[in-house]
Amino acid sequence: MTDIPATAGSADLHRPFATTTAIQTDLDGPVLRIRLGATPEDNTFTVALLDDLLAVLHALHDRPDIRVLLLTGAGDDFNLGAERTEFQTALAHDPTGTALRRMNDKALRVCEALENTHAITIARLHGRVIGAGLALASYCDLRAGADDCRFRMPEVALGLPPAWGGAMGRLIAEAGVSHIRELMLTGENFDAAAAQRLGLLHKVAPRDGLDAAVDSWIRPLLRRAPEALVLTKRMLNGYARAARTAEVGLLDAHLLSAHLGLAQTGQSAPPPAPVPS
Ligand SMILES: C/C(=C\C(=O)SCCNC(=O)CCNC(=O)[C@H](O)C(C)(C)COP(=O)(O)OP(=O)(O)OC[C@H]1O[C@@H](n2cnc3c(N)ncnc32)[C@H](O)[C@@H]1OP(=O)(O)O)CC(=O)O
Repeated sequence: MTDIPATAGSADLHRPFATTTAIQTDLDGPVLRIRLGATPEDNTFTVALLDDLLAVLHALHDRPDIRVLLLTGAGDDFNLGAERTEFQTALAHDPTGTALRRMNDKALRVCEALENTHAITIARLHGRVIGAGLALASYCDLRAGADDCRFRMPEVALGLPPAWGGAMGRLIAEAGVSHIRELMLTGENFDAAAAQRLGLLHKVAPRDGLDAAVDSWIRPLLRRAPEALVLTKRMLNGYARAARTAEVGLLDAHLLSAHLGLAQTGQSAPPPAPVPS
């Protein structure tokens, strides 16, 4: 695993391009692999992971030679979602929900940076892909999954609307509002075959054939004119964004924290307050 060298003379770029405590980077010519989590046990989303991912994505602006960005997970699962202790502690110490809102804003910046990077982004999914993990993957241009993938959006069961990364709109753009409504409201598990039918996975392969499936995308992508790919990606994202709503901005932090508190005590949430006229 090789760290990406810093651009000559740019000290600021050194840190973002290095393997950190939260992510592992590996540059292979024009392909940058980012493994979420430094060890196989690190498979939840922490603020440190968001910070490191954002730094790498920003640094990519200055590296047009990096043409493909591959996101993978560590260990048995791609990602188990937001680190529960971290977001529950954020709420416990700040019952107004501001800290949670700040975390979600950061997640939104990461997702938008992923959406806007010139590199073609590929999510390589395996094992469990839960909550924030699915949200992040939805922002990738292409998604390949092992046939053992299991997906779930458990936010509502935790007392929260699924707001992470503003992904509700992105998921709807990818899979359609009817399917996403069912998956978000019920929080039910779904497998790789279902994800492929919904358009959340473009390709499904056995776990030991997943790298070959991803490589079969990378080879032709590297033969295409970069300008044509970037413009096409921008145009496609324009259509996806048109379907997006400003759900993150609509969230009421007070309501959100009250709901999480109720979820923790096992009570049901009260009806929302009437909208003031
Ligand atoms: C809230 C926002 C975004 C989100 O992402 S919400 C989604 C958060 N994720 C979850 O709620 C997943 C919770 N985990 C589970 O449901 C289960 O752990 C599992 C993934 C189905 C695995 O179940 P299993 O029975 O196989 O194993 P364990 O339950 O014993 O878990 C193993 C081990 O992993 C730890 N763990 C799992 N998920 C998390 C997590 N999200 N954060 C922290 N730790 C997690 C679990 O505690 C166990 O650890 P041990 O040390 O072994 O006890 C924001 C928004 O949308 O706005």
